[in-house]
Amino acid sequence: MGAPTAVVVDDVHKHFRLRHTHSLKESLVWLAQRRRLRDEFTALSGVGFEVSQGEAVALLGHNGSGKSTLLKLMAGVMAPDEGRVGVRGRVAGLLEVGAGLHPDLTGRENIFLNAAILGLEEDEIRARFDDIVAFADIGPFLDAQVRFYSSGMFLRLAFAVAVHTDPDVFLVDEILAVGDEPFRRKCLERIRLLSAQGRTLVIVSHDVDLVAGLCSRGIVLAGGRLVHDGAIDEAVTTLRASW
Ligand SMILES: Nc1ncnc2c1ncn2[C@@H]1O[C@H](COP(=O)(O)OP(=O)(O)OP(=O)(O)O)[C@@H](O)[C@H]1O
Repeated sequence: MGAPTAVVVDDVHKHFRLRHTHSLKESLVWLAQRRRLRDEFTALSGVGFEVSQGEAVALLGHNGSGKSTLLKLMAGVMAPDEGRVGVRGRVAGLLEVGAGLHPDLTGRENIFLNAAILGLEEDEIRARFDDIVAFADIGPFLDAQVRFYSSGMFLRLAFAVAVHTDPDVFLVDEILAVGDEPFRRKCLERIRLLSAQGRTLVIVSHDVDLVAGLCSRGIVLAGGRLVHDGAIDEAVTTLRASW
């Protein structure tokens, strides 16, 4: 028998409304000109696949192909308009730099808030606090409000919390790009460790060489549709053929 299923994406559709006007006055002008106030845009159309526990999967595709939207559906921060997304176990990850961190709170306070949101009890957070701080390595900024952080510091804190929450499914969007080289190496080592421990990974990145080193499977999206799902090398070949 194969590994149990960790993620199910079943015939998912996601549409967005694109508003063309941002004030009543502007809307009246557009209406007088008989122009449409908004258009509907399809970001994902009929996407379906399953990810087994312990698999490391890359979501690949050109800008705007729907990768981040799909990751947000898996994280549960957005719901599909049609179809179903199911994830088994604790989900953590980094969807956008700074997401989940409150700007008015200090780094220390955000560790407690963010780890609680990701499902840890207070005593679990206290037990892991020193490890989180050591991993983030942001020095005196731990007690500064997060609004004064550089984007790399945001990443350090958010990544440190996420990897210390024992995620069953770890989702990573492009954001490692803002970390400096030593921190990026540390993150990649930690992602590899999570994978070796049998955690499920879903990674969005334009850095094809990086994902090819981390993932065994690649799913290619184009215009919101799944166009390839297979071994990472084949997925990369498919993606490069479309450049
Ligand atoms: N909240 C939103 N409202 C309107 N349109 C959106 C919203 N979120 C995403 N979109 C649109 O949906 C499409 C898919 O976006 P998404 O961010 O998923 O693409 P992506 O493949 O991650 O792109 P990139 O590689 O540029 O990060 C894009 O055209 C984007 O403009």
